[in-house]
Amino acid sequence: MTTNSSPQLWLYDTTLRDGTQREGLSVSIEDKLRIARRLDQLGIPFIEGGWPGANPKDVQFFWQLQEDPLKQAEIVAFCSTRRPNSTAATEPMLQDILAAGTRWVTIFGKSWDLHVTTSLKTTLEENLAMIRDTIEYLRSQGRRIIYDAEHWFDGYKHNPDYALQTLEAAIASGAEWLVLCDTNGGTLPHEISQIVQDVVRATGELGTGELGTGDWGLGTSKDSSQSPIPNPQSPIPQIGIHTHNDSEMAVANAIAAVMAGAKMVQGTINGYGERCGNANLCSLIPNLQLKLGYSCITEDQLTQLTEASRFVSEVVNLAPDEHAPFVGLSAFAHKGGIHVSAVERNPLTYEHIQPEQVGNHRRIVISEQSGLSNVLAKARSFGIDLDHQKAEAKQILQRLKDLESEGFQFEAAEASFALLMHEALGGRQKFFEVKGFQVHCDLIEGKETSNALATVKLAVDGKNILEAAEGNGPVAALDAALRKALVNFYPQIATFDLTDYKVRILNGHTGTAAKTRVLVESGNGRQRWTTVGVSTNILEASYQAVVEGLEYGLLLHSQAEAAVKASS
Ligand SMILES: CC(=O)SCCNC(=O)CCNC(=O)[C@H](O)C(C)(C)COP(=O)(O)OP(=O)(O)OC[C@H]1O[C@@H](n2cnc3c(N)ncnc32)[C@H](O)[C@@H]1OP(=O)(O)O
Ligand SMILES: CC(=O)C(=O)O
Repeated sequence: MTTNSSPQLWLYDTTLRDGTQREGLSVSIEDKLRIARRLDQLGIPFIEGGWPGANPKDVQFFWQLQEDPLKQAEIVAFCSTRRPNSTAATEPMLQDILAAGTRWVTIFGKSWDLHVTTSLKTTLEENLAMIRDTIEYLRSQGRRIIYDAEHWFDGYKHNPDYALQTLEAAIASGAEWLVLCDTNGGTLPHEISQIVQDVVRATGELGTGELGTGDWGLGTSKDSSQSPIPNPQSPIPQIGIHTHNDSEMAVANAIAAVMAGAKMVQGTINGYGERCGNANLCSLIPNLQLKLGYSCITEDQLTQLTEASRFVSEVVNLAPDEHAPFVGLSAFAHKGGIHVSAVERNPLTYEHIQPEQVGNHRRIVISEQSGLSNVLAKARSFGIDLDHQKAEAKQILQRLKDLESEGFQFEAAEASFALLMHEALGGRQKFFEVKGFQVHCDLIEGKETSNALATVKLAVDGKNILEAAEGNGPVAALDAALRKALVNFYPQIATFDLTDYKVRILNGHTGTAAKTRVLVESGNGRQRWTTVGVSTNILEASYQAVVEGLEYGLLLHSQAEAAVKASS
């Protein structure tokens, strides 16, 4: 828990710049604006919006934010130092930076002599001049500067004197933050810790001039008098950290840097970024705030973290990592019976924080690894009162284990497990009775799509129904025939749809005699549920799952009607 006296850390999000350097991630201007506003809501004080001048999208993004600014965050424009042997005032990219109209600009420059001579193909002296000239020019135009020391750690390891000279150039020309970058992501935490301590000590000795005194009257965010950013009167810039995840150390390295004195942490939502990604803010923020007692965002904003993570993954169209620490669907999912039994008694036994602190929630998973505690917890979540003394509880557990050993999997098919439970307790509603089905498929040479015809036999309230329907495949035809047969009795079926269908071959070595598991996801516009079927016949497995999907939808509808009746 943070208090007024908790040390302040400044978060800097680069999802919209370094995050978009991830392979497979591409966003429109509208996507960038939606993400920026979500990060603003989350309370991130610095949001790097992109590199105006690098592409037209980023130019327009900053213009749009000038029209409709963010509420609290400083939007930051990113750019390199000027090119070798030019002047900052004539560098077109720096004019684009000025046109972006941000109060803060991040300039990245070279710290590693190898990069100066190999990538820039210039002299070490000219690189120092590029850093100085660029920062001085932007300062003269009223901008506040964050200096990203690219390849800082590699540069410092190879040539510490030169690396420190680059920082000295940034300090002398007026940078307010020096951000040490582990650009290649190859540094380990003990090295980060040592080097950051060296820099904190060295910059204390290097510090000169009067920095950060300006209210520049610029900016695309709120009134600068309300700015959350410190206006350091100190001549010594603050240190920041920017880490990459190539050694899977990005979060650990950022934390090591903070513990060694860094006051700004750069990262991205969900760790998106070039190659293996950047430090994941969704892990960093809770670690820094809940474990180390730093103040980053408010407790209330912290509870929005899970939602923000999922929002960003949705906008960038990448499937969320269900096993991501803190914000993943499985971050607080308990499967092993021993775990569930203990968590039910006290969540501290298997949870390092309360899921609600980051807006996540505890889940109990049902599987062959379950004990009675899983079954009882699941029953409770279905609104079923089940006592562990009841013989039925043990029977349900046994049935679950038997079915899982036959190939069923209930952790992803909770609707089928709910039906199994109702069955065992003698309360499974019989909406209809299935009597059989037939499917006929045509695969005609030269025809692009196959045609399938399904016939189903059902009974509802003792009345036999025979119905047929076509579909572009056998499962679609079966689903259509079942709905057609039932819709006159249960008109709500018209609102159900089959939203996903997954097949898994369970014992592939037996070839075409292999068992098949089918998972069917269904929905009614408000809820979604998943059912499972297993058979050596793929159509039979599909039929079981589709039938249970319809049955569970009808159960939900009847429960909702009963709840309305009970409340009126
Ligand atoms: C560590 C990081 O993540 S830094 C950010 C990296 N992000 C990106 O590169 C994404 C956006 N980049 C782009 O759109 C393009 O690369 C641009 C517009 C910046 C430049 O495009 P081009 O002018 O066609 O150059 P190109 O991409 O081929 O090469 C990069 C140039 O920048 C130079 N450069 C690299 N770092 C710096 C620096 N810190 N300061 C000045 N120049 C630099 C390189 O030496 C090279 O110059 P050259 O063309 O004279 O050889
Ligand atoms: C600046 C930056 O993104 C890096 O050095 O990794």
